[in-house]
Amino acid sequence: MTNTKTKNPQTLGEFIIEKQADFQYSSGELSRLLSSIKLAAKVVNQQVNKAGLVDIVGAMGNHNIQGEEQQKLDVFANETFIAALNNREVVCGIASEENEDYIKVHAKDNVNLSKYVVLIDPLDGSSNIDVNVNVGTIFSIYRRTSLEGSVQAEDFLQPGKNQVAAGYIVYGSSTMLVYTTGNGVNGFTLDPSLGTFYLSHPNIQIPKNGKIYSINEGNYIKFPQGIKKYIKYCQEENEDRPYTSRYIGSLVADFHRNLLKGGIYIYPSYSNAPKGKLRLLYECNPIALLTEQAGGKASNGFHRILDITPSELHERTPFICGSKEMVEKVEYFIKNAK
Ligand SMILES: O=P(O)(O)OC[C@H]1O[C@](O)(COP(=O)(O)O)[C@@H](O)[C@@H]1O
Ligand SMILES: [Mg+2]
Ligand SMILES: [Mg+2]
Repeated sequence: MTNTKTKNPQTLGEFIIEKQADFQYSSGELSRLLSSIKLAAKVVNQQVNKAGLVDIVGAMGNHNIQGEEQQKLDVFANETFIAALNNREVVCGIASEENEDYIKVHAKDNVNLSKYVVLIDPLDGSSNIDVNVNVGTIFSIYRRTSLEGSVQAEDFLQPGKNQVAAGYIVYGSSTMLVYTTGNGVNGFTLDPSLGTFYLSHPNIQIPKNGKIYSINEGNYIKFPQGIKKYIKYCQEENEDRPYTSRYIGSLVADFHRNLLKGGIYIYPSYSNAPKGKLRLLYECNPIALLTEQAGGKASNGFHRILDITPSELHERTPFICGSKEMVEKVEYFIKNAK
């Protein structure tokens, strides 16, 4: 491992334990939860890396609650993360893009005293699975609203600003886990030869402004006026424009690039999807927390994503996130659109 940036970068495991000290009354429960996510990420990574060789590509032949055709890797990733969290009894409830309702985690002695719930998008960028393009996993963690009785829907339907931790794994040319517990954003790269995540991107800060915009322009004619105006603004010959259009079609991969280089990701509402496509609880809230923790901004065009109080597990929202000045420009165009 002689070619790493620093001689002995910290491992993710060491970092999790070290950061535990930031929380005065910590019981180590959150650390064990994050370690379960780390374990499941490695298992999924192994399958993603050999996707063409194992029976993990293609559709399952059924549809999930979103009405989307479930891919085999969606199901494998979902089962892997749920098993890792279940087996260690580090959560009392799990909600997933692939499950209609939340799952109650029953402890062996039937008394699940865990105070955390997790929401996951087990495989993000499903349309890219079979074509060897970056995909990811997104997770969001909350403390229960009350420890009375067993887990309730309210424990999941909390505004994003209540998250105690959030992050994603991007399975790409290298596999990275990027997360926050509310004290900045840190990125860890997996050394596949050792199966260990090492701190490779400490304290990530997104540039205040950028030159990359990520939006599916194939829907252009269906976009609201403000969004159309912003796309034209990005394409104008002026000052530091035109910007560069980059759209991978995996939220995690598009966001990861923009986080490191500066840029904006937009999935707006459009004529046949008035609430947009992305899911508030396990896609937009965790990415919004990471964005703000890295110095960026995330909104639905009018409101801060993290202030939205959800009413349904799988509710969708228009989503704009990235470099602060770019998001403010889009909001300006949306609010002033005629
Ligand atoms: O193909 P479209 O409509 O541009 O949508 C792409 C977006 O949908 C998603 O694939 C939705 O996520 P899932 O793959 O988890 O369903 C995002 O990752 C991506 O940004
Ligand atoms: Mg997704
Ligand atoms: Mg998904």
